[in-house]
Amino acid sequence: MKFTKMQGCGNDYVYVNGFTEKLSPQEKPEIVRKLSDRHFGIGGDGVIFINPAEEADFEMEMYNADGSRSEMCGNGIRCVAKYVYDKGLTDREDITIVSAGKIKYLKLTVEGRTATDRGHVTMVQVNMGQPVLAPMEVPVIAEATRETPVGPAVVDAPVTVDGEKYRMTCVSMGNPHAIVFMNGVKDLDIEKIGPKFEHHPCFPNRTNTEFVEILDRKNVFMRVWERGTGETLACGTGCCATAVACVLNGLTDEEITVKLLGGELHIKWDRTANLVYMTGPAKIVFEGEVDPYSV
Ligand SMILES: N[C@@H](CCC[C@H](N)C(=O)O)C(=O)O
Repeated sequence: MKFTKMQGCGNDYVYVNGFTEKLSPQEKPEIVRKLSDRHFGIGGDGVIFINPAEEADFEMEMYNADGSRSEMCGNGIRCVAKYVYDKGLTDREDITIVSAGKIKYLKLTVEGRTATDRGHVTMVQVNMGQPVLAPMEVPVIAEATRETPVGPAVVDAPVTVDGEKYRMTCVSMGNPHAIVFMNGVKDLDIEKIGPKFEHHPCFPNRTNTEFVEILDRKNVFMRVWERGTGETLACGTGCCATAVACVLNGLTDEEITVKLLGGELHIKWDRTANLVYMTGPAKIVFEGEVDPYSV
């Protein structure tokens, strides 16, 4: 099976062309776990299959490193855009990608174009759609604490995790996020607290958790514990959810730069249209071939 290792802000996945490489749905979770292993496999935060689609130009089928599915992946979708352009599956610079039934709209920045070279994608802007705040839809089992212009939401709500009191804001960008504002994020023992949030009983589908420090009205620093993977160097949907949470808590402007362990993402929550835009890089690390049945 041919694969391409790609990363967006250090959030790295193994990308497989589902037009040509066929695996059955039953065998995928086990193969994903093995390929994602950083010692015995290729190594990555998970595996993403790029498939044909009817309702959009392409489909993204996303798996975490533990073999679980996610509805959406912000860093992944930018890499899918680079993959399909750079490998000639599309000539367009405006494309649509569907993930778990939701269509996203992407604008590709192409550089290095010459008379004989169509260039390659360096940056991608994604219209990530509307943030979802209704507790049942995030989902989070908690009373809404705030009536926002887009409905009731869990904002700055108390939660006790592993015996400690935290305050969280819950946002879905298709996948669930709990955002916790705090100081000292750089030194946080995320390996200890991350799994406790992920498996807390108030999150019926588990959760991704963002630990966020406000730097100023336009910049925040964030570390993330991802559902199904653990700490990663960046999370695109997590940055979008964080931008929404920052505004709901009155902490930043609507347009921010999120500084991550693996880079920076630019996020804008257009509140008039209620749409979140994410802009960031996508890179190919290496290409390879693997026997998925012998890892
Ligand atoms: N890294 C991703 C999110 C991947 C999925 C997440 N772990 C989940 O289970 O929802 C991103 O860039 O958004």
